[in-house]
Amino acid sequence: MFVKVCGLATTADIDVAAAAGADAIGLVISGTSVRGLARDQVARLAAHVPSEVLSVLVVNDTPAAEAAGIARELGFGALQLHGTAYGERDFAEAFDVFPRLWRATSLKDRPDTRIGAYREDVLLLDSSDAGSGTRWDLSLLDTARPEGTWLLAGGLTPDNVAEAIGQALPWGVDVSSGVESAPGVKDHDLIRAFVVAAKTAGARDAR
Ligand SMILES: O=C(O)c1ccccc1N[C@@H]1O[C@H](COP(=O)(O)O)[C@@H](O)[C@H]1O
Repeated sequence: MFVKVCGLATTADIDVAAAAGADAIGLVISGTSVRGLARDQVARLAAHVPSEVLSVLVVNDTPAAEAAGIARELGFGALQLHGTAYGERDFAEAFDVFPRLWRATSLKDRPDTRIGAYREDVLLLDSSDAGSGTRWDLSLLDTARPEGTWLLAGGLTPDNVAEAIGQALPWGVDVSSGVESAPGVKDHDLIRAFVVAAKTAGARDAR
């Protein structure tokens, strides 16, 4: 089970997520999120991510090509274009600059669920309110389950991630609010508990 912890704000957050066994961490640039970082903070934190952990730049209101330029310049492993504001043309423009793209969307918006439909490597299914801790109706997946490298997100916590994995059967999971003590403040014990719960459930369901 691939596990990403998103919205990290300090080098200590990164150290804890990496030591806990997270496969990826997300750094957010956003004018709408409490987790939005300034570009110099992003540069400093991205440089701190250990090589065995995938660094993902997460954006929801930065033009796609501009975000791709930042991801390339700062040496990110992937760029997560989050939300339906990013259309196929945005992905094409980003791809020309930085080809390792993740497409984050919501089933509520009836997206194309074929992985790679917009040339992305990874599809991420979230609620329609990114980073809000909102859960969504996973039974929607019964008729629209992607095949392959897709991540489940939206209101996951250490307490509910195992059940969510059992129902949704994703390739990976992504969490932001569910491992915080206050909006934008990561709780290190919750990060550790989340990674253990997700990895344990993933191993269970793989049997
Ligand atoms: O985490 C954020 O604040 C954020 C802001 C803008 C775009 C995406 C963001 N995070 C993504 O939101 C989901 C999960 O959120 P939550 O666990 O429900 O709070 C996840 O895909 C994050 O990558």
